[in-house]
Amino acid sequence: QHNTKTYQYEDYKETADWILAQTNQRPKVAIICGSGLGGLADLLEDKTVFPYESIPRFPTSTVQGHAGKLVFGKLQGRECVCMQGRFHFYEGYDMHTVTYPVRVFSLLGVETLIVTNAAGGVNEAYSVADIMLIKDHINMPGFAGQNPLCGHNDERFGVRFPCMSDAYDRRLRDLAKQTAAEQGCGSFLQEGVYCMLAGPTYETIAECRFLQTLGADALDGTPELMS
Ligand SMILES: O=P(O)(O)O[C@@H]1C[C@H](O)[C@@H](CO)O1
Ligand SMILES: Nc1nc2[nH]cnc2c(=O)[nH]1
Repeated sequence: QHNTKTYQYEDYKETADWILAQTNQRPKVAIICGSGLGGLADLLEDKTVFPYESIPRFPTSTVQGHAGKLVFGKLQGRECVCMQGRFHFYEGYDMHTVTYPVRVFSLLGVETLIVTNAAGGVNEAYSVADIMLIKDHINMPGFAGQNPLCGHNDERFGVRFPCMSDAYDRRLRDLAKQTAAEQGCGSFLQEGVYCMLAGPTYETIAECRFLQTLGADALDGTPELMS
């Protein structure tokens, strides 16, 4: 379990080049669909679908409800690529494998990454089914040395010690708030601090209190945000 794999630039490039040879679509936006959100990929038009097991070096989904397909297509006329199913640390994948697709996306030419997940709210002002825009995060496994950026750093993917004080693009968050208001979703849109945890248990009452004290508003296990 969690035998840390190391990947070279050439591994990501091989996967990206294979995808680029299979489709003419060149999306600038990638959307990672968390639990219950895979239906978004079904809404794309002019779809090209790749089951994960058909993509060289791509991990495969083992969690129920995560279809395991990479779907290219148009959403509202705009090209995008959706991951219909994501990978989780608790499945036994190491952090580099969970986040493998993110580096592939950057080599496909993706500039904007939208990450979604089904998280547990610990902010008592939130209600079930609220949507939370992430404005900042606490990476708990990162404090224990489980960070997807650990290991050899290839500068082609970014600097060794990236600044994280502006990790979540303010312009995109403003756009999301504006769009939510236009779509009538403003009343259940929150903005808060996301806390990354390893799972696969939910937290005890004492742990939830501890995390609330730290300033966490919602909990889940999505290291793609830190990659
Ligand atoms: O893929 P996400 O992070 O949305 O899925 C979360 C993690 C577990 O698979 C499940 C726990 O409720 O939801
Ligand atoms: N660790 C953790 N992961 C989750 N994924 C969805 N909800 C939760 C939660 O409450 N805690």
